[in-house]
Amino acid sequence: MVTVRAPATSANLGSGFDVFGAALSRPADVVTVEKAAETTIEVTGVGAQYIPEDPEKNTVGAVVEALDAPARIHIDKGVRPASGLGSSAASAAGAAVALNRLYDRGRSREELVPIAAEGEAVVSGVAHADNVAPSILGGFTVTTAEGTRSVDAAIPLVVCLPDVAVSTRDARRVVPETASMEELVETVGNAATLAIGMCRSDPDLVGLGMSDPVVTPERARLITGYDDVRERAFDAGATGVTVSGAGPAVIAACRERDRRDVAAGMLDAFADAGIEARAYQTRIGRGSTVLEE
Ligand SMILES: Nc1ncnc2c1ncn2[C@@H]1O[C@H](COP(=O)(O)OP(=O)(O)OP(=O)(O)O)[C@@H](O)[C@H]1O
Ligand SMILES: N[C@@H](CCO)C(=O)O
Repeated sequence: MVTVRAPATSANLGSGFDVFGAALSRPADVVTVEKAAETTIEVTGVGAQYIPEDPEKNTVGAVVEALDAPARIHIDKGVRPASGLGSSAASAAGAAVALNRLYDRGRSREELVPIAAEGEAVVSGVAHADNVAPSILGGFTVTTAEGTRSVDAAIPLVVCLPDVAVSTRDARRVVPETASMEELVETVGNAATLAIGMCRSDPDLVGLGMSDPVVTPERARLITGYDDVRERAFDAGATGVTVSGAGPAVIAACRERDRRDVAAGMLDAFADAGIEARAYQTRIGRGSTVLEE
C-alpha cells in the first residue's frame, strides 16, 4: 500500500496561460493505492458526490492505464472539483507518484508529468500539464512542449474560492483565439517579470507579472464579483491578483504580514456580491509527498 499527499495548484498565474503553475501548501488530496487485479476507485471528501468513480471517467483511470498498474484506489479529496485549484490534477498527480512506487516502475518525477496529464484530457479534452507539473514537482513550474522546469519560491498567497463551480471545459471556450502584437509584447513582459520574481522570491515582481490583457479579462466575466474582489485584495496589500487556473478561485500574491487582511478583504467582497466563499491563506509549497508505504 502507498499513500501520497498531492497538493492543490494554481495554473496560469495570469500571464502564463497553459505554461505557468504553482504548488500550494494547502489544500491537498490524499491518494492511497493497493495492488489489485481490477482497478476500483473510491472517492471521499470535499465534493466527492460530483466525482465519478468509473476509471474511464476519473482522472486517475488514465494514469492506471499509462503505467499499466491496476489497483484499488482511494481518493480523499481536499481540493474541491471545478475550483480552479487543480482538483482533477491533484488526484492524477498523487496516483502517478503512488502507482509508480507501488509497481516499482522507476519513472522520474519529470517523466510522471505527461503521464498524469493524460488524466486532464479525460476531463477537459486537453492534456494540459500546468497543474499536474507543480502538483508532482512542487514550487513554481514552467511547462512547454519541451518539458517542465521548476524552481522553489517563497511567496505568500491567498486563494479565495467562491461557492460556485466553473468547469475547465467551459472556461476554455471563452479563451480568445488570437491576440494582437501589442498584447503579445505586454504578456511576454509580464510573464518574464513574474518568472524573475519567482527566482528571487519577490512578491512585488510576482504580483506585477500576474497582469494579463488576453485570457483573464474573458474568464473574469464568469466570476460574479471578480472586480470588487480584486480591488479589495489590492486595498489590503496584495501585490497582484488574477483568476486561478480556469476559475472560479481568485489568487492573490502578497507579503506575509498582509495575508490575513487580503483574505478578509476578498471574502468580504464575495459576501457583498451575495456569494459564500472560503479563503485559503497559503504559499508556494512542495510537490507530492509519500506519507506511507
Ligand atoms: N479525481 C478527480 N478529482 C476531481 N475531479 C475529477 C476527478 N476525476 C474526474 N473529475 C471531474 O473533473 C471535473 C473537474 O475538473 P476541472 O478541470 O473542471 O476542475 P479543477 O481541476 O478544479 O480546475 P482547474 O483545472 O481549473 O484548476 C469535474 O467534472 C469532476 O467530476
Ligand atoms: N491552463 C488551464 C488550466 C486549467 O486548470 C486553463 O486555464 O484552462
